[in-house]
Amino acid sequence: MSYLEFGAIPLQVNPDLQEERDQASFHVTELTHIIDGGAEKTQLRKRLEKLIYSDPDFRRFPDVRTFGTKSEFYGASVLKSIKLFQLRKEHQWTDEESDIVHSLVDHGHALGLHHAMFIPALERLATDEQKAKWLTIAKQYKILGTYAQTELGHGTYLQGLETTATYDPGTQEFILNTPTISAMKWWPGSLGKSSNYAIVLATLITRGKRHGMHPFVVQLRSLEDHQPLPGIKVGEIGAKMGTLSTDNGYLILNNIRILRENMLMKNAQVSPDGTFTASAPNQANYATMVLLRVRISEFAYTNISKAVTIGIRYSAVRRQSKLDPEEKEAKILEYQTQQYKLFPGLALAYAILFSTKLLKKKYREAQTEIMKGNLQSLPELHCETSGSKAFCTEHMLKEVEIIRQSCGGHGYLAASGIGMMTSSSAPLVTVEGENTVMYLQVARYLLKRFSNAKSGEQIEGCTSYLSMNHAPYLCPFLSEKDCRNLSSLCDVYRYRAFIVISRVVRTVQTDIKDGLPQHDAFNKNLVHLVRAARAHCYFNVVKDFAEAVKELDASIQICTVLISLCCFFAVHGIVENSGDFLQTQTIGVEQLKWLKNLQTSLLAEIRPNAVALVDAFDYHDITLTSALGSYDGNAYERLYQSTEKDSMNSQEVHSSYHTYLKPFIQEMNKAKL
Ligand SMILES: CCCCCCCC/C=C\CCCCCCCCCC(=O)SCCNC(=O)CCNC(=O)[C@H](O)C(C)(C)COP(=O)(O)OP(=O)(O)OC[C@H]1O[C@@H](n2cnc3c(N)ncnc32)[C@H](O)[C@@H]1OP(=O)(O)O
Ligand SMILES: Cc1cc2nc3c(=O)[nH]c(=O)nc-3n(C[C@H](O)[C@H](O)[C@H](O)COP(=O)(O)OP(=O)(O)OC[C@H]3O[C@@H](n4cnc5c(N)ncnc54)[C@H](O)[C@@H]3O)c2cc1C
Repeated sequence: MSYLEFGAIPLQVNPDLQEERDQASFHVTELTHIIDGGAEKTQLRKRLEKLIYSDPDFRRFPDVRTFGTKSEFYGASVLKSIKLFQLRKEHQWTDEESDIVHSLVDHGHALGLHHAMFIPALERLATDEQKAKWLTIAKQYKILGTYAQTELGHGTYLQGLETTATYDPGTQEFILNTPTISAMKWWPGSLGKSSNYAIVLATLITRGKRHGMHPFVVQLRSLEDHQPLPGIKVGEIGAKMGTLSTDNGYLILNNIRILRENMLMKNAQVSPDGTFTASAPNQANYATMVLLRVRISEFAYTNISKAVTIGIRYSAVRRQSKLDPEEKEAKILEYQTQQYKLFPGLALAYAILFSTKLLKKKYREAQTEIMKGNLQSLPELHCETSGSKAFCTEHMLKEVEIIRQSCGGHGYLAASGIGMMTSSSAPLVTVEGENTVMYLQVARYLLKRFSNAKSGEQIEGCTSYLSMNHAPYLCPFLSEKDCRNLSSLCDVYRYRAFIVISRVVRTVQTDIKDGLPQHDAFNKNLVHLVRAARAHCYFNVVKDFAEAVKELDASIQICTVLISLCCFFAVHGIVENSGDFLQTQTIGVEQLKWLKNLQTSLLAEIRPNAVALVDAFDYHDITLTSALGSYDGNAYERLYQSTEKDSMNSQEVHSSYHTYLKPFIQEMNKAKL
């Protein structure tokens, strides 16, 4: 074959990958059904996949992302939004169907915030009357909106927001203003160029008194020509590390008058004469963020499962160096160190999958009560969603980067798909509550629950272990074999969390007793508080994974492989954080030795099913958009083929040659003569 023909992609699956599939101990489809939530859900996903990918534009979007300019990509991203909205309307998709489609076609699209936050905010923060007005037209796409909360000066500290909404009883209007440079809205997605409406979060002032952050519906752009309305300055904030599909924007409001009815009044009301009444605590206005924290946890699953699919498939077809000098070069997946790079990400994907399935169920139940006005479950929900968002995104980002490195040089190419995943995953640790801040919210709840438990209250929910009557702790691992027991592993995590939490509580209390003001005592211990929150979250994820596996209604083969994976997830977490486990004496040095041995034995145990475990995620090649991780494993042909799509290769000689290089070469050659 001449080198010019190398680009042709073989019709058959790479034999190295086929070999992996042939040795799987379980039926991949059975596991795919479990992941999707049942065979009928898999069928639904496949049906939607077929519909979406029958459209040439949806097949083309990934290439524009990889090879286009920022402006081309934004244009394609607007088209993607429009197509998704049209399809949603035409097929009357439910939220579930729409979520499936989003997970297929790469989350980013120009108007993503319309369904991600604008509509959820209306659903959660508007009165029934307001919903009849705003939600109806938002769902019909007559208005296209976003969620404008963060300002240049404040993202985390919502009480510090400076945008004002001052009530004028004379006209029964609110006047919205951006009083300082730090008050300008900065970051909201879909704000720069796409949306014509926004829910603007502003400090409410009525009768000369400030009442904290409240939501207001504000029209930003004309529905006729999309020009910003008078008094509104809006634009794109500039180039970012990734997430190029979204036009993150800035917004300056100059004496913008809106009707009194444009304040979303489910949780607090301003009457025509300017009287303020609150029917719920101010934090009820944070409801949209709580939802997004659940969705971002799910998105962490999407990212890590895609990344590890690429990493493991590629490692099964890439051969480098010899293990046995007498044999041919080994698949890089054979190297124990490569497994050590990939399998933590694989186990994490399944851990997040099962844990977020449970979180979503709890969220739905709590949200139903909250919508009825029963806010009892809100603090627990806030703790669980904040903790999940922080844990899932922190670990996902770490593992995605390790997996990228596991792909060697080719992992750095855009066509690998994985480099982009690192940059698009990066903001998830910051958005919707920066992770440290989220862990500190968890810690705050743990401290409260700990003192409730101390005063004899029976604690329910995710912190129920704080009120356990703790008998003297005995490490359940008496031999290496014991370290495989999922209940024992959960016990070790539970005690670690309990001890770390009780120690930090004691330290904070002692510091306060010694005369430090509470805020100083807190700040002196913030690092330990985050550590306590992390220990709590780790325990919960391990427990969720172990319980899901225990309750699985599946074949023995699937149960066996998932038990190994869950065991690996838990053991790996102990080894990685062994300092903490040793210091809390939840394990001893001998146990750590066993756990380290078990960790490497489990690598070998998981190895034969590694490809099948990622095949079960069942990503369509277009969804994956990776030359390295496609289903057929023909990585080199796909990489070479991808060079054709690069505009640099559209001409043999680039125009810069004529402008710069040619005169330089001529000059240099003249000088030589
Ligand atoms: C591109 C489009 C893609 C769309 C695709 C479809 C969807 C796919 C899904 C995911 C894809 C992801 C793609 C990326 C999308 C990016 C979107 C990003 C959007 C944003 O970032 S919006 C802005 C988010 N901003 C924040 O999260 C701000 C963080 N800050 C806070 O939440 C709070 O200020 C705080 C929690 C830090 C502090 O609260 P505060 O009231 O000020 O002060 P405290 O004294 O700490 O708390 C008082 C009291 O309230 C309790 N509490 C706090 N928060 C809550 C809550 N949310 N619910 C209930 N209770 C709460 C707190 O615990 C205290 O209680 P206590 O007094 O102790 O009893
Ligand atoms: C890609 C992207 C999309 C976004 N989309 C939107 C959107 O659609 N709408 C919107 O309103 N916003 C959006 N945001 C903004 C986002 O919500 C904020 O950036 C985020 O909430 C973090 O706030 P911050 O930027 O003010 O960080 P900061 O709070 O300034 O954080 C900086 C550092 O300070 C630390 N810190 C801050 N406060 C504390 C504390 N109390 N205790 C201890 N440490 C602290 C943090 O841990 C962090 O290390 C987006 C941001 C990005 C990057």
